Amino acid sequence: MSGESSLKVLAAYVKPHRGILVAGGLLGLVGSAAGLAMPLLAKYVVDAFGENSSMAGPLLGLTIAVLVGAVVSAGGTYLMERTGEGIVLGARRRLVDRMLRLKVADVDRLKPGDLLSRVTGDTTLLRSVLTNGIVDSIGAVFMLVGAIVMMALMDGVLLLVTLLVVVVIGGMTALVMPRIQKAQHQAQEAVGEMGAVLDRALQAFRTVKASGAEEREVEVVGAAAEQARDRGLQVAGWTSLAGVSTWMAVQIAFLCVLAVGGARVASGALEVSGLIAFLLYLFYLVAPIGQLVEGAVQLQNGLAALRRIREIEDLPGEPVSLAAPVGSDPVGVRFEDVVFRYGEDRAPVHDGVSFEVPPGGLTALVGPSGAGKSTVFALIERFYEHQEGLITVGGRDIRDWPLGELRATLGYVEQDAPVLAGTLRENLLFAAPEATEEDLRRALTRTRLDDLVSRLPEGLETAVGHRGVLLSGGERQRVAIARALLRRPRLLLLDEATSQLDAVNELRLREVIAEVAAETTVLVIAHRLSTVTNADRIVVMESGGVRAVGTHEELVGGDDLYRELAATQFLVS
Ligand SMILES: Nc1ncnc2c1ncn2[C@@H]1O[C@H](COP(=O)(O)OP(=O)(O)OP(=O)(O)O)[C@@H](O)[C@H]1O
Repeated sequence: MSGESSLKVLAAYVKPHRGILVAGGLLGLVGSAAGLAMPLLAKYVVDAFGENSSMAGPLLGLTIAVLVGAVVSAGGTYLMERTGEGIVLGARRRLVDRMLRLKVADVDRLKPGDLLSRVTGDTTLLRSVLTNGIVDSIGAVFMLVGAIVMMALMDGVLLLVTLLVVVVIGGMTALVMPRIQKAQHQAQEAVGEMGAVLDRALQAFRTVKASGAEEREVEVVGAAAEQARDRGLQVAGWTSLAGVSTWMAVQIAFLCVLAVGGARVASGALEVSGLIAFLLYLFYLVAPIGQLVEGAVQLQNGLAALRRIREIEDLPGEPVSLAAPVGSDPVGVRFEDVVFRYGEDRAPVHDGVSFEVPPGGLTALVGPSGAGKSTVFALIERFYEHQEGLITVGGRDIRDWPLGELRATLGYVEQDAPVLAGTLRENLLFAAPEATEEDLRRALTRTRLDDLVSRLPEGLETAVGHRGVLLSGGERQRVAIARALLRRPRLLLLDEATSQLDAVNELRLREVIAEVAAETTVLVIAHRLSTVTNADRIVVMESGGVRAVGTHEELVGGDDLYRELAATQFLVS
């Protein structure tokens, strides 16, 4: 992102809040004006002291200026912080909205922990650009200009000396700014990487423990944390270099003004009270110059964060699925010479896949691991786009289906972790929030979950634990099927659980599949002999192609691979 375009993007975030921002800014300015008046009022106090006249008036003025300055500045700061929170909220909503609409292929590339850090950490950084970066800088500019005007009124020569020093040191500071932005971007990337490795360890928590890999994982996350610290130190180094320049500018200017001012007082060109007031104004420059430098640093940090936020927002999004399918008849699916590779440089996973599933009934996909069975589902759902050939659902090219309508037509049951945290009811209603109690009851009966529900302490309101760990493998899969059925799919894609099921669960799952296949089209990636023996047709896949199609009896007689699959570990008998 170029400097100009990132500032434009920043402006887009700020725009909805500009009313409050202006009000807060104005309060800040009034506060600054009250602050600016103080040295002048101090001069009156000193003059009144010298002239032996009453100090009551000037002292009262000074008190009022202090009080007004304090109250108004506090109000301004609150409004700014409030706006900052509003901007973070807006940025988070937009970012999360985009994340959940990203294409599967893009999410494969990105790491979940890193995505999380963009929503939490980077958006927070963005806020500091606004509160410290923009607003304080505007107040600081006002203070700076005001102080300079007042100093010009006091003594032009001394002002010239001051400005010379400030401009030279300010120019040097500006050179540091791009380095701060670069270091900050790297620091945020390191934080994202740390989130990603930690996420990896937490996702595979049981495996980490079972493998005795706790210490090694702690090392890996620790190394990422050290990376983040190192990058953070770089930012700190550049930032303190920028900060010290403020101090230097004022100290050097002070010495120069003292020398030149002293000479001017001696020559009678300037009064002592004038020199005192000038020096007070000079110290007034410390805060605004400091704020400007700080503001510039914050701006660099915020722009670095903005770059990371935009990296996600600039990725293409997808439309969301409709709540319910259009139509209710079962639909068939057809693959015709489909060629698909996961990346341009990858070997094809499907290399001319052709098969046809007519509407209704049960079709089983079988084949050795890596044959491309799950990829068939991913292509039908359009998680990825096939490169050659034709895929039709209900006789219509899937590229011609509006994506939301296509996905609403399909039910999809994943093999792994198909249950989400929350209650059983929340899980069932996940894909069809509008389903009635009657629909729910029917889905539970069809998936033979009704006795499970009656056994659970709180029935449908029972929490199922993170990823449904409180349910057995077979129950999880049936919950996932019930969830898919509540959407009334016209084609159910079911990736059968590979886990061993007890006899009761196995029987129930078989009954459920047979019953559903009587009403709609079911395409199942089969891992059980019982499923394939019941199937109307079986598609045997091998190394990215379809090797044979037929019923169990036909294939056992006619296909060596199938016979082997049916007899060995690929199908759980
Ligand atoms: N998201 C992905 N990115 C890159 N390659 C992938 C992706 N998903 C699968 N693959 C590769 O595609 C090939 C086919 O995978 P697929 O999951 O379709 O096979 P499968 O027949 O379903 O195997 P299994 O029965 O073991 O699940 C595998 O070699 C796998 O490494």
